[in-house]
Amino acid sequence: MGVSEVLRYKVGPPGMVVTTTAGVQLLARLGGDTNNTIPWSLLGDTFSWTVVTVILFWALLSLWVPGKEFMGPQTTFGYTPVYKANGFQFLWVSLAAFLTFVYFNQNFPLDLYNNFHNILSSCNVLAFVLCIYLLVKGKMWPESSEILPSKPLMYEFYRGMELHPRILGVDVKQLTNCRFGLLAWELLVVTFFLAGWQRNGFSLAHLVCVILQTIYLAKFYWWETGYFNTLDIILDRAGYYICWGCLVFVPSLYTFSSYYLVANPPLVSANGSALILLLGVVAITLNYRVDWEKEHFRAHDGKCTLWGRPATYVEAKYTTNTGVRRSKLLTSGFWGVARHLNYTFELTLALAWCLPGLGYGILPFIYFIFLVILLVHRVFRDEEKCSAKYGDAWDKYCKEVPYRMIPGIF
Ligand SMILES: NC(=O)C1=CN([C@@H]2O[C@H](COP(=O)(O)OP(=O)(O)OC[C@H]3O[C@@H](n4cnc5c(N)ncnc54)[C@H](OP(=O)(O)O)[C@@H]3O)[C@@H](O)[C@H]2O)C=CC1
Ligand SMILES: CC(C)CCC[C@@H](C)[C@H]1CC[C@H]2C3=CC=C4C[C@@H](O)CC[C@]4(C)[C@H]3CC[C@]12C
Repeated sequence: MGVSEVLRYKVGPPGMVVTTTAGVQLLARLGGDTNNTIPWSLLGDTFSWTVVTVILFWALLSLWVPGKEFMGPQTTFGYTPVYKANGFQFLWVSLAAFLTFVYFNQNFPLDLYNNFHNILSSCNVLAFVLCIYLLVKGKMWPESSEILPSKPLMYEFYRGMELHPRILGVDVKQLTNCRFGLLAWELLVVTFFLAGWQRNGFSLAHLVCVILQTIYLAKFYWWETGYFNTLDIILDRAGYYICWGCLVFVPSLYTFSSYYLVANPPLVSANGSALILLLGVVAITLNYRVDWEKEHFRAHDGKCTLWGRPATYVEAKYTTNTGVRRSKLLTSGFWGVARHLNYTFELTLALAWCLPGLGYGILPFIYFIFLVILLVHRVFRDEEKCSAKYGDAWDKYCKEVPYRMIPGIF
């Protein structure tokens, strides 16, 4: 029995709306077909469990296959996490396999779109079960010798216990953040574009929305090993915040601008779409360039040129369990213009891929609004971390580069 037959078989009397959670109901109201029928229970929905299990197994497989290993930064308690460095290949193989599957199952995009709320319910259950396991594992069989002060159980569940837990031989955060959440993001936006095409006809603006997100995610996978140096990996523990975020929040909110366009076809003209594409490509390029300048600078230990001149920097020191270490804070190139210009370009890009929803009020821009809040908060979190790590050198850097995201303003 095909997916669509399974769905038809399971669908109850027309007009009967039984939602599993308030969030699911909200989602159906916000963007999708409000007359959609959701008659089956949370755990009895084979279709959504099948989709979630297939993506999860595929993600696990990508981390099991033999391939280059990558050592992440050592923690202050002396643990070095090990990752699989095959993200870029993983993305393209996954996308090719998915498109082949859709070619032979042409009802799939609309089926998935109509049952998206059930998929999210399954992801919710998965996140919950995983985080209970991570809590128990962190208390009973931790990976490292790190000693954490005891906190209330609910807090430990939310924040997580371990920085780098492994399950079935793979790093949990690489699995949830990079291989499940971001792959689901890519496959979902492609699915929503195809569903919109099947439902309303071809839309250039919707295609632009997908192309921008695909380039962005390809850029992420190209640089996946760089992600292992970021706050999410070195500071955030594998708990409900980050795991639920990647298993549920990324597939739902991060894809929302594309999801919304299925039931609300873009009103933007062909010229408008071309302009949006241009804005997005410029923003991705600049965002990549800012991240690249820092990587390049660090890889050459400051002995490099940026914008045609030798790089300038502030010398910094920090202390770990193994003694005092040195670092450099770049003050030229984009890092001399503002301290977080990569976030500014990231926001411009997010705005670009929300713009195809122009004319439908604030809802298509929900991801952009969320990202403004997330990134402004992240600026403060990151600077708190850097200030504690580098002390006076950080203050000196902030004097030399006084603005955070928008020169002259913030
Ligand atoms: N769409 C989304 O949800 C999000 C996307 N992103 C994107 O992910 C990418 C990475 O972002 P993220 O990890 O948050 O942050 P950054 O890439 O800005 O990294 C911040 C770290 O870089 C180091 N650093 C800071 N200033 C300097 C300097 N002047 N010279 C050298 N090193 C410096 C510090 O780490 P150290 O301790 O090594 O010195 C600091 O903690 C960006 O492109 C961002 O836009 C980020 C967050 C959310
Ligand atoms: C639950 C929510 C209120 C908070 C969401 C938590 C997480 C899902 C997200 C927090 C930081 C996000 C990311 C950081 C950096 C990234 C690099 C970029 O190139 C791709 C996206 C991402 C991996 C992004 C993914 C979601 C977060 C982990």
